[in-house]
Amino acid sequence: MKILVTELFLSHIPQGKESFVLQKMSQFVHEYVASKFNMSAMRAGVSVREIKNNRNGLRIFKLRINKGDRILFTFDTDRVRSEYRQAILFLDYCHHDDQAMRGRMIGVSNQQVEEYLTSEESIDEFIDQQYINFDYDPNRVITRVINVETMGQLLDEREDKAVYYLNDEQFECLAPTDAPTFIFGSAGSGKTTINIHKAFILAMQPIKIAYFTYSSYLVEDAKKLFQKILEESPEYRADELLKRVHFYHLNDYISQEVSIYQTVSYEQFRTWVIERQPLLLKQLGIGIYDIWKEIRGIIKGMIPKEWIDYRVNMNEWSLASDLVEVIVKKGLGHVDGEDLVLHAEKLYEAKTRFLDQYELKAVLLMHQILDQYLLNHALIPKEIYLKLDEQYCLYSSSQRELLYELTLRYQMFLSAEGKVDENDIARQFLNRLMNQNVPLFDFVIADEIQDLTEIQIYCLIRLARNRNNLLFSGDINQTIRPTYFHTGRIESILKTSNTHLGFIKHQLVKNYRSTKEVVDLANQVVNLRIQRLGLNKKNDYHEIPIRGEQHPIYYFDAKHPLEMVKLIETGLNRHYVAIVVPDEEEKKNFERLTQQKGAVFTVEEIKGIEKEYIICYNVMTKYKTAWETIINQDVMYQNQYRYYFNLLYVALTRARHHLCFIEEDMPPSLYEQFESEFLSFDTFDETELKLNQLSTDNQFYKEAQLYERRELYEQAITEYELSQLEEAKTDIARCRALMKNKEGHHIEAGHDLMHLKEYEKAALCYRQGHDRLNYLKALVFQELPFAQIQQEFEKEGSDVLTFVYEQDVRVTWLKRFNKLYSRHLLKQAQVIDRMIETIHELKG
Ligand SMILES: Nc1ncnc2c1ncn2[C@@H]1O[C@H](COP(=O)(O)OP(=O)(O)OP(=O)(O)O)[C@@H](O)[C@H]1O
Repeated sequence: MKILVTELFLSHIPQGKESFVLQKMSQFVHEYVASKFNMSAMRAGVSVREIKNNRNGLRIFKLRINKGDRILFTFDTDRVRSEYRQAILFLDYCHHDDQAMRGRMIGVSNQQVEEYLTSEESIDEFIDQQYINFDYDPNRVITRVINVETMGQLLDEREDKAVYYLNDEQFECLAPTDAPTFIFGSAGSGKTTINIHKAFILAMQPIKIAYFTYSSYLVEDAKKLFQKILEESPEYRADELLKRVHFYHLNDYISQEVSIYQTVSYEQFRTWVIERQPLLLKQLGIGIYDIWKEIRGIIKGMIPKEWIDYRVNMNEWSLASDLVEVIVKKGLGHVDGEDLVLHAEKLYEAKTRFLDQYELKAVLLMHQILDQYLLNHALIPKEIYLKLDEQYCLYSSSQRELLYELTLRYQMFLSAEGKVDENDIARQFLNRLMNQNVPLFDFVIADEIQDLTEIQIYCLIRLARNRNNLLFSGDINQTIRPTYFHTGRIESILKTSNTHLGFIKHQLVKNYRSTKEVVDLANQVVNLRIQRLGLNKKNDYHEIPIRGEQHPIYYFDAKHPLEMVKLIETGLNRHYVAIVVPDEEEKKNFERLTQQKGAVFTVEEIKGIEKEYIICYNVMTKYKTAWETIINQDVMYQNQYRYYFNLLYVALTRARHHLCFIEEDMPPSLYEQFESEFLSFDTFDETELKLNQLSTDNQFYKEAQLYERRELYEQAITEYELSQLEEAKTDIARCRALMKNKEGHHIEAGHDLMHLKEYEKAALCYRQGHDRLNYLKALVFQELPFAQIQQEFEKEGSDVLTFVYEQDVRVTWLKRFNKLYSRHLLKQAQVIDRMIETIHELKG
């Protein structure tokens, strides 16, 4: 049976009474189930009374806990969706000592209240009065969903890992559709949550679902929430449902499919440009990150479908003459010598209506031509790039010439070194897809779509067996990665690859993560963006806060540098705090200035993570010049400036409860914009700044594990260190090794992990380092069955037995491989024996 519990209820349980209350709730629920959901048939020991005359027509019941305490609940209410009708909904907890409750007795002195509340009857009367106007609206009140078995975990669970009742807007996103669905939503509006609920609903059917994210740590989070939903739904077979959903980090998945495990990162590109192209870099006068963004997002990542020539040689493509004839007759194309040239615009237009068989063939032909084109062109053609509209490319024609030249050189560098980047592997993957070498999915869900390039999105679309079975979610205001995300273009790519038009779009604006103050500040950022850059109708909207708590936003303008150090030191010693800096460079500055290490994140690293308390360090100061330009000059419609807004937006929306800014050189004109939202401090006071709650060793340890799962090894190591637990030593060593791997020292990392007996992780490192012998060793040490090892080698295009045969006999551990192999042979022999026996039996 499902149980609903409001946050109000949880927040009103008096400290220290939690487990007692939980026990009472649990007893009551069990009684309710035992009485077959019939309140009046419950045992006499359970004392329940109804509060009469609620003005909103809500039936509220009081469960007596002791003389002064009551649990307020309702059931069978139409406030919730029908699937929860049988559920008990715990609305509030009230106890007669509650100051807030007494405070509501306006005009009555404390003594009078005390006298009034002497008898239990008057307490009841008092409660009845208090709840006369009470109402419950699941769209405004945060409500958890649990069940009888998981009730015990209710209070020790992290809020962000709980299962919640979805509001109506969120729930609408789950409706079955016969068109692709987009969910756009502000930070904390529940996009990820909805996606996982969708995966859960889909998994009830025997189909294969893919769930993609761009950040590897979000894969883990998504899996966990999925498992949590399963746990809260014991009526389904968890193992069955789990098998149907495949969670992937997009690039890992593509790497695996094309068997290329190393792609060029931004850092490598940066080194190449600085060392090998200093002159071009100087001539360009554009930041390296912006160059990377242009190459990744546009020159290599864009699908120039509107501008290419849809021309095919009719003989080579073996086009039927009747098809050509109809295409020409309908004005969907013309013949030019041996070529048929399709009129793309006309075909898109045709898609809006019902297509006859010829039109459908023409549309599919157009898709095929586009696919071929994409495979054969690693870059968009120069003439197209030079002519791109300003909404896609902001650079002057001379800069475009240089950017294109730089991209050509970059391509040469890649092929000379045998390297590839993300867009290249996406193209290779597309090739496999076209050759039908990739198993398709019945449904494809993708989160963080704003971080993908068009070619990556195109791959995702193609992965769905039926292209209507797609759910994409993202937030353009969180675009801080080098991509060129354009909502309209994604919609149009979708139209391109689907045979008919139409998709469903949802826009979510309720913020479930942060306090009202944080949401107000986020809205203030939006206001400033609209004021300076002009209104972007699709992407500029205001958010609505849902969380009840209220905390001011602190602005710490230290009177003396020592005060700042005290704040930072304290922050670093609290597991619930994360310090956010704009980028790697500022992180180094921070560490140098403060001589401190700890949970310090760049905005890029903290993206997708939420914390109780965020301290932003120089997030605005770092881009002082850009902000001054934004505020003081005419930058109307200059969309490149959105990046600075996005960066600030991502940083501040990570905070659940507390947010504090430390800005060493904030442009005064920018400060003025946000001043009204800030509560300023110049000296450090632990209590005033709500940093007085100390952290335990276990809390640090748990946080460290969380960071490690998200591959934030540096931060994980410091939290493990802070935990001071003995077992953390091994964890630290593992994180160090994994860090080496991330830096490109794959083999060294593999050796370290083998030493730590972390064979699975070691195998991944060796594979990335192309060290096949050690890769095999790590697989063997995992004691994987021979068949699986063989499969792994086949994926890399080699045969494991031949490989072993070629090895030096002195490699002693190969004996372990032989053992696995003989085990495999033995099993096969047994199967053959059994077959022979059966044949004999059949023969009689
Ligand atoms: N209906 C809901 N009731 C209560 N909490 C919710 C609800 N929906 C989402 N949340 C919580 O709000 C937080 C943000 O949700 P989620 O991560 O799904 O949002 P998001 O839109 O993907 O955020 P971002 O884009 O910033 O990563 C999470 O802690 C989640 O548990």
